[in-house]
Amino acid sequence: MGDPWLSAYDAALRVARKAGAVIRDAGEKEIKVCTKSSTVDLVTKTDERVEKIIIGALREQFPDHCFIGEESVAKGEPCNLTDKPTWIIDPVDGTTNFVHGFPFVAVSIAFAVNKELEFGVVYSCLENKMYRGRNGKGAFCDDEKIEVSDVKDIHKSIIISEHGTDRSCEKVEKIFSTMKKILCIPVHGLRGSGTAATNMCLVACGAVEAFFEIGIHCWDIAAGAVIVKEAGGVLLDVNGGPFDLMSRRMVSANNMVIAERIIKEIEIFPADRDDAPIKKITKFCKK
Ligand SMILES: O=P(O)(O)O[C@H]1[C@H](O)[C@@H](O)[C@H](O)[C@@H](O)[C@@H]1O
Ligand SMILES: [Mg+2]
Repeated sequence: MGDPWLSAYDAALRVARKAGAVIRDAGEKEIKVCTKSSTVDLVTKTDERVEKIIIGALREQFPDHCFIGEESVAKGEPCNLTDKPTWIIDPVDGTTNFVHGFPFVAVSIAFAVNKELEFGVVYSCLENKMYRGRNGKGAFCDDEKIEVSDVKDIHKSIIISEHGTDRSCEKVEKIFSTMKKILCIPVHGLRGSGTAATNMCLVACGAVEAFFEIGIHCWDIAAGAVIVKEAGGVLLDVNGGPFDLMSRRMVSANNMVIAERIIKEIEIFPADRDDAPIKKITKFCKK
């Protein structure tokens, strides 16, 4: 049987590094900012250009594979995970950070077959850190094996999350009420890097104990999910059920004790599934 997806994994590493160099270079120049689902859901030419570079390179090598890319879906392409070999790509995770020069921007590339995630690559390109994980073969940051933290006492944990780009009062209320309850457990601290993929790699390398978010997309978390699992962590739905890649919500943690304690505090609000009927997002660019 050999290692059927090794060439795909190598291709992912290569194109992630190339994409990271394009992002770094673009960050040195003037960045034209547009918006998508809200006035704070930013997208730039670099997001779109980098996604074209990644999908172009992978499609050339694997013409019969399927692709789910953040910016392709925003333009109306379907977001359906089938049994076919499928790449799940966020070309620039942390676009707001990229626009502001805040130093956490990641290229996130995952690969699934029969709806099972085979491997994930998260290249934190401003830190020049390549996080990677393959099914059953461990998780690494560059060449160093990484493992989740062994903390079981929630009072000795750092929890990482994001507030997303939906600024409706009802959702903001629930997000901050959840964060307040977690903070007052108390935990050692709350953090947010601004990119879900990076947050999950911080769980995987033991820098924080758990990441949760409602409102993320499959492309934000698919690669990080493999890396967390391969680093010995756990993945769950925010209601304690099984992790569902397309549900737009998740908890990733170093162990079940921490995960279940966090889940108790999460105030759940609805988010349309990624595989719900296509909703083309209208991009708006100020002149
Ligand atoms: O930067 P992108 O790829 O758009 O993803 C982020 C998303 O925009 C934010 O709303 C989420 O809170 C982050 O977790 C995503 O990484
Ligand atoms: Mg993105």
